[in-house]
Amino acid sequence: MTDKEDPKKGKEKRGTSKEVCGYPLSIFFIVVNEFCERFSYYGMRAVLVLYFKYFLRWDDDLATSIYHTFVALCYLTPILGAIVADSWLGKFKTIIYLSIVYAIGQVAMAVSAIHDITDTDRDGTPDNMTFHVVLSMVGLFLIALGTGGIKPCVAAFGGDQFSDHQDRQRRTFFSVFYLCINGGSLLSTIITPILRAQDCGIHSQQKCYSLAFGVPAALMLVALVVFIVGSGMYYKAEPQGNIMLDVCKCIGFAIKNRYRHRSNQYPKRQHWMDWAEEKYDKLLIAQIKMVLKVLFLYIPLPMFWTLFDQKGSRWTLQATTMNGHFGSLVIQPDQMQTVNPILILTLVPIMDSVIYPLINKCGLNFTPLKRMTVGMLLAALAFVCAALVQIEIDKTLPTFPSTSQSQLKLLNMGSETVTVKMPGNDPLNLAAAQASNEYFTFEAGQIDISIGHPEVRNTISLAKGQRQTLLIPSNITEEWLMTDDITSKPQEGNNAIRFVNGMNTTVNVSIPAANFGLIEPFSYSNYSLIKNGKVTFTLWSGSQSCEYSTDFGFGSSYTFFIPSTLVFGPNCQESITAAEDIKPNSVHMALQIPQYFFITAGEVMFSVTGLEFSYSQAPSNMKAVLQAGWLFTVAIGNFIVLIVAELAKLPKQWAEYVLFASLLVAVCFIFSIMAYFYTYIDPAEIEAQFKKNVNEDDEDNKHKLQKTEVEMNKRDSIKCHDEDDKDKQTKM
Ligand SMILES: CC(C)C[C@H](N)C(=O)N1CCC[C@H]1C(=O)O
Repeated sequence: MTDKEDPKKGKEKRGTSKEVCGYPLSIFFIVVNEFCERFSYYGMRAVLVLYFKYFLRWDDDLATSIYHTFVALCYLTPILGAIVADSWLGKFKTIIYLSIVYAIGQVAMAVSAIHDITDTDRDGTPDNMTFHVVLSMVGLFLIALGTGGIKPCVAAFGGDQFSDHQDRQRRTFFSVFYLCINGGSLLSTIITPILRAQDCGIHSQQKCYSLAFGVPAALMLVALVVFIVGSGMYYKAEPQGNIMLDVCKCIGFAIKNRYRHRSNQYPKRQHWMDWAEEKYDKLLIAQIKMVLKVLFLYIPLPMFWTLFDQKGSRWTLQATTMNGHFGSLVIQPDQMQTVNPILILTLVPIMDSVIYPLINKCGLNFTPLKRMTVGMLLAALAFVCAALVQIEIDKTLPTFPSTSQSQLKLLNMGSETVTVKMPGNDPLNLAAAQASNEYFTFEAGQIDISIGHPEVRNTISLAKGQRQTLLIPSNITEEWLMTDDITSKPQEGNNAIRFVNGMNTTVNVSIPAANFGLIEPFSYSNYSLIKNGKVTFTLWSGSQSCEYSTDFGFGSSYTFFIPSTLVFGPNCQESITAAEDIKPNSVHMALQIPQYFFITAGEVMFSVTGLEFSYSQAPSNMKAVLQAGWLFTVAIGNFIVLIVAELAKLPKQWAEYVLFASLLVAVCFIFSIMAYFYTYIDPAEIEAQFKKNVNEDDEDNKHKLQKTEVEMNKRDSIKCHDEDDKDKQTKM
């Protein structure tokens, strides 16, 4: 590839790519590649836990820990990809080779999800699960290597396509790049769960995980092909030898040399890296200084991702305690997460074309580091909103008994009203086939209850920390039955349903999604978890049946009572009574939108800016390495969620949200101080200066090198990236 000179500026013009509206055409292939790759990654990730649970038949704990390990690995492997790209293969070849690895991994996942491969007895279940487990683990490892490995290279390779004077276009590229990440992820997280829900298979019909993994695999192949098609148009910066090894050796030498000259008799040097001057090229030392300065600035950043990543965990759990009915549309708790990419798609253009130019017009110098600081504050604000929503939810949650208490509900199974007397309560009249509206709270232990006229007395034992229902038989002199009720909100927005059979014949209750089994006379079924929406139960007694339809919200619990008077047939619906044990969620999921809005606005300011900042502040030979450093902050954030969020569990969820918001504000304060002392640089300019100086005569050369160095270290000589691409003296 021949690099041309830009006659106007005398600066390097990148590649042989045609330009469209001032943008190199080559970046079209890069953003399409990113779109397909993110579709592939997020699509596969969307069904991964379900694959572990329902295909590999792992328990919840194993499924979630392998899932999180995989995600963490995906953000650790960028270091590897960046080192290979910057030191050895160059970005272009690294992307091609690792994309092939990635696509093989996706294909392995798709193949591992085909039942029929090992289903020799044709019973619809795999006979050799080890084959599926091993193949899928190999697949996941290759995917982690591929997706992580290419990620810093693709972003940096995109940035490389712009000439030095195209700062504005390059910034827009990083915004479009982020749009593609989120466009791809949004589409795939909608599509792959639908594909998974299809039935497919050769010998028996199963949920179609192979299709749900197969389509992302196909998209990864498309990503690879698109990237190769653009091959002739790219600017491909050559790697400059084993740069990472040189960097490590140079840093090691500087530390050793500094230690050797620790005595006061040696004059101090401006920077500790200057102690490598005896042995290493000044340009390399200057480049290492650039990288270290940025990496130092990154130390507080994982805290942002710690909060950001809780969207997928804590916020989704919060959504499970909320009501997801949006008119006729029902949103599932985990679907709320798609609000993030949707908002990205709207906020990135708004920020770029309205907000930032407006701020600029007001004369404010909204530097990249200022944007990132505001982004962090917005994320903290999102957590304050989450805390307020949590307080609202807490008000609506039932009060469950403490460990020393017990709660009791009453259900009259008879066909006549009965009066119940319990200690500390007024006499209670219970109509036929009715339950008490509430649970009565007692200290656990034995209590005396009397029922009816003449009174029948009984002493019943209440279990500690339990909720129970006393089933009062139609003949109150018969034995009284106590059920064990649930003592927490059903998980994941499901509804916990059970049936009490007051008839003197056995009843079978079923719905397409669950079977309550045979319920003996005067007995009750176990709870079954049912999704929200309309459900029709079919009750069978011998050959007679009865259909009972009802609509469920989110997170409720009901006991349905089948009275002795039930007449099977078309009008049986009215005879069945429903006792509400736990109210459905009433706080609306729409209340989560403000917190999603703030975290996404924060992400746009923080992450899109950080991506571009990492590119613009990196020396030419370590662009991918600094991108990997940026992605490493995401990985650390993931780890903190896994570890600290578990340890930091406070009794009140809202308090935990406030704690995280405060932590981020504290970290943001530290970051803003660090940012104040950061000097923006133009690595290309500095490198050019060094190279030029090296060619001049010795005396002059020495003098200029010193001058360049002083300039580099001077905080005020900074190049700021304002909207008009003017150099400005800027500090936070
Ligand atoms: C979680 C969303 C689907 C994607 C998110 N908005 C995002 O773009 N990212 C989260 C980590 C960095 C970045 C990505 O590159 O995926």
